[in-house]
Amino acid sequence: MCGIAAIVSHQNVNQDLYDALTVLQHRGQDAAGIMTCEGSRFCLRKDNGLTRDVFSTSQMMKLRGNMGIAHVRYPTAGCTSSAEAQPFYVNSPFGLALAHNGNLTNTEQLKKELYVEDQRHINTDSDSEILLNVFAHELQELRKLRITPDDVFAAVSQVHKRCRGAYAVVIMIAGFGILAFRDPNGIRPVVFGERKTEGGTDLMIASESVALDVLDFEMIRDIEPGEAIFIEANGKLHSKQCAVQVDHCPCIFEYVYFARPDSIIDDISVYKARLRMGDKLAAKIMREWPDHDIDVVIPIPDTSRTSALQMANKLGVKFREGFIKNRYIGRTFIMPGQQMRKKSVRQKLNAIGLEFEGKNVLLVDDSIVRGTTSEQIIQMARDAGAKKVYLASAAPPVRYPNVYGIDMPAAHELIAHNRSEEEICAAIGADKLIYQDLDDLVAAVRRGNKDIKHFDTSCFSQQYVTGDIDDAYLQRIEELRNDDAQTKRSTENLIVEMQNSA
Ligand SMILES: O=P(O)(O)OC[C@H]1O[C@H](OP(=O)(O)OP(=O)(O)O)[C@H](O)[C@@H]1O
Ligand SMILES: NC(=O)CC[C@H](N)C(=O)O
Ligand SMILES: [Mg+2]
Repeated sequence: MCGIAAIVSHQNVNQDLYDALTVLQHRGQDAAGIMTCEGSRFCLRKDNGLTRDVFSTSQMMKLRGNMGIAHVRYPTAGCTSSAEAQPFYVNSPFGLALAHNGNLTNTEQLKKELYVEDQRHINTDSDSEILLNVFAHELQELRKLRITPDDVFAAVSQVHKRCRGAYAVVIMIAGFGILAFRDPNGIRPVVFGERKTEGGTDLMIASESVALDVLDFEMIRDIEPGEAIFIEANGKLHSKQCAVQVDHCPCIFEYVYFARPDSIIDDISVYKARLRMGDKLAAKIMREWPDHDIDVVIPIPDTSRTSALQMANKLGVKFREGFIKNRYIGRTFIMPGQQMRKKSVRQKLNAIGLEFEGKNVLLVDDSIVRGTTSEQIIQMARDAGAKKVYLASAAPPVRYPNVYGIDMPAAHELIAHNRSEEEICAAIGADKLIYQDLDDLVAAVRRGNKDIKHFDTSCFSQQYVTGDIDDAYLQRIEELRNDDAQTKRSTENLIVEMQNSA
């Protein structure tokens, strides 16, 4: 998952974009970038690392201009090289820069078309560079020296026809304005809002509403699936539905893990959705294990806390903070490479012995993906003296790859793949394992917005909403993107620096 942001303001946007990236940091920790536009000139700074490490004061001062876009990256295509950090830039037509959250599923075909038919050069393995070039080609095809918002929307319509997969996107057109659009399934979130200032009204686009809150913007609404909005450099806002057919299926994993609890996505409060996940899971325990002997409920920080607290309330069992999280270690699941993820769990979480000694503990996590966290945490609970260690997951077993912007491409790396719940329980060393049922998860989220008929639940159900995913595709991305293949590729990648301020 990546985070995207864009602002059209009446003053310099560099600091606001930086602040937005720090608020969206939980969506991507590998790379960060900001591109601003002053007049018709772009200024770019991007590199691998956390937001706070990528931008020095002198670099920030060079990012001049009243409009700009920004990105934090969690790679799901290509490699972790800084050459694939975003925003991406192409000079023709007009000068375009893009920041993308999601993952395209027909990149091979598009890459071929771009080379053979559109005569465009692609310099990296990133799907986002491809997306930018498809848009650039379609805008160029209009053969206009001066374009209007309707021309921009016409190019977006063509993008919808050619691109498959998940894409929430911001694109800056030099000197003209900022465009944002969402794929026809609305898989990834993106919202926009406004801030009234003495100089006039500023407009902002962001992956999550929390970024608007923190920068004092009022949320206007989510961008609809298939819709595009365009903000002219003078602040004038335009919008248009650019897809012929839309079928709203937001990614349910945003609610489970990715998004911050204080965000509202597609009118559903992430926090409330997680509380309801706790309710449902507690109800399942009461139904299927009425004579349980749980002494205490302990969350595995950070994300599971909301559901765990609600579970404890429902079960009428004490809630205790048995693990303390080192606040200086980032999220482990989105780190690259299993070795780093494994080491980080221990560095990140430490047990408070007295909460475990002689007790039957129910540990709660939001999800179990590779099992990296649960395996270690269960051992830590035992080492701290727990009598019995039970584990509950607020999401069902993650058995299938995600192809829409979450980096779980290799089925064999998922602990639940080809395993029954009993076998998973044995593999992670728990005394009992309770998973949320998929219907309950969907109901917990959907209650916030009944207009949403379906969610993308592919990693639990193997049903891919874009309808273009078959076994051969999954096999190919597994070979390309399993942990070993990724490590090899990132060391081999040649970094070509362009337009990057030092
Ligand atoms: O089974 P795994 O492969 O370990 O993945 C699942 C775990 O990873 C995530 O935590 P993470 O540390 O990334 O972030 P958090 O602090 O927001 O919970 C998630 O909340 C689970 O705890
Ligand atoms: N997680 C994401 O949204 C990733 C965006 C893009 N596919 C990349 O790999 O950079
Ligand atoms: Mg966690």
